[in-house]
Amino acid sequence: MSAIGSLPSPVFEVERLVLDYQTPKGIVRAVEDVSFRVGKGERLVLLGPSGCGKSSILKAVAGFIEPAAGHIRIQGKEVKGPGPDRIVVFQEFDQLLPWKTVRRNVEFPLRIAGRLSKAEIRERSERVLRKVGLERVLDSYPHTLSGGMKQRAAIARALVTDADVLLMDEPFAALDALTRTQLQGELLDLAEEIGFTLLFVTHSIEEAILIGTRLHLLSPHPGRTITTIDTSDFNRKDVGSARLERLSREVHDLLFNPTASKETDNHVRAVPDRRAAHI
Ligand SMILES: Nc1ncnc2c1ncn2[C@@H]1O[C@H](COP(=O)(O)OP(=O)(O)OP(=O)(O)O)[C@@H](O)[C@H]1O
Repeated sequence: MSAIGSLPSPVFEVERLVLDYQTPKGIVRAVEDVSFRVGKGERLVLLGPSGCGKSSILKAVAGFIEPAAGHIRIQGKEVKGPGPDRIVVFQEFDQLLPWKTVRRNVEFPLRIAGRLSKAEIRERSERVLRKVGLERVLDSYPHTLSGGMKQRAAIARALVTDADVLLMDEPFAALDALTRTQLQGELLDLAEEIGFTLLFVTHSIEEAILIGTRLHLLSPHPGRTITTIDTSDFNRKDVGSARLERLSREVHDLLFNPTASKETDNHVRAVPDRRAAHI
């Protein structure tokens, strides 16, 4: 199931990825033999125990870490470093500059790129801000926005550059449960409205099932691909349902108790075989 199959033209792919860190005590292998493909509009969630290398994979896709072996390709091109085709949306959306209005924050990456005229930058930013429903707060400052609005502004800032992939590393980890649920909902609304391609890292199984259209499960350190599970038919209405609880339990067993998961029913395994067989 870890072999790369026949998904038509993925937006990006990771193939047999190995990631190492140099430390004073020698090389630490963080990730070994991880492969997945992400199609346009898919939301792939990396899920695994603490220290299995989720953040490292995301950083490598962002271009901040060079693979020790294997490949990362965006639209078929090998990743050689950070690029405008990938945007990292950081925890708590603190990449918004507090001294700039929402409009100016969204215009900022285009101004830096310097390829468009002032008028084009203004027009394009307004269009994206309308798309994410922030047209009424164009001239407000980030600290006056709700958490959901901040998230929309941070995502608008990513979308305005036409990035192919949004990368989010535990964006809700530091939040209280209510805010977290609200922001998960906002992210899903936006994903449905706009259809961006997302690589998302979490160690919450329930969050992974809700946010992802697919889960990519990783073994404990050093992280290796265990399997991929299609979760595209789960949504917010499933919160608290028996089916979500059952899948959460099965995912938990695959991650932490693989022998037990082989002995229980084959529900989870049947899903990737039937619907996500391309990974
Ligand atoms: N800069 C670094 N130098 C050396 N080792 C590192 C470095 N960053 C991460 N590691 C090691 O690489 C492994 C993977 O770390 P990583 O942060 O990617 O895991 P993770 O799955 O995101 O963890 P968590 O869920 O706890 O955030 C860990 O063993 C970690 O100690």
